[in-house]
Amino acid sequence: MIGAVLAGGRSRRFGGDKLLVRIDGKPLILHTIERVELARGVDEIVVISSRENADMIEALGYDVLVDTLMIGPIGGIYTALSLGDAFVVAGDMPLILPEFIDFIIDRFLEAKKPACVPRWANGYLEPLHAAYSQDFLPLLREKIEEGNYAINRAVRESDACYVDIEELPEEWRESFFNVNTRGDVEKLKGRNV
Ligand SMILES: Nc1nc2c(ncn2[C@@H]2O[C@H](COP(=O)(O)OP(=O)(O)OP(=O)(O)O)[C@@H](O)[C@H]2O)c(=O)[nH]1
Repeated sequence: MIGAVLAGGRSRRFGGDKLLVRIDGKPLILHTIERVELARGVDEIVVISSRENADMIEALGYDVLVDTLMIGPIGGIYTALSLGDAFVVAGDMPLILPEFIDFIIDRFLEAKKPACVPRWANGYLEPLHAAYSQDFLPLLREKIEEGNYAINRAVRESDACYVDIEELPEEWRESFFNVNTRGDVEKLKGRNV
């Protein structure tokens, strides 16, 4: 399936495009992409980008699909699914684990549901580290047309399957680490990114 990397955010908390910040000499988004590429269930990478960042991402050697909606992650997922079923990940997740991606993709393929999304015991979802089928598109379209842009709500209203995070190896939890602030970049120092 497609590995869809979302890269159309505004990085307000970061102040400046966080996906381009260099970590060990490489842009943050490239760390994420290279890990997603290692998942055996991912056949191709497509970056769902803003129009402004498209050239820069293509210059890194990756296919880009421009997100014309720019309404947040729900629009990025909607855009990605126009190409086919996809594992969707935020571009700011440089510690994402290929084996965890494959675990979710396997569950998704078995369950044949519109989405397969990791879930914490308190009910919190991780929708930007999840697999989606094109069957999710009609519900997404409805939500977008209504102006309801909360992806979590769309997932909950769908017939999604869930992966219970607390039942998985504890070391997999670092897969969800994402960069929002400059302080988060500091946390990556000394890590094997
Ligand atoms: N394609 C696309 N990606 C988005 C959009 N909004 C956010 N993303 C991506 O989704 C991921 C998570 O985004 P957030 O960190 O919640 O939002 P952000 O706008 O990047 O950052 P803040 O302004 O600090 O909230 C990042 O990889 C973003 O680039 C969007 O409208 N379209």
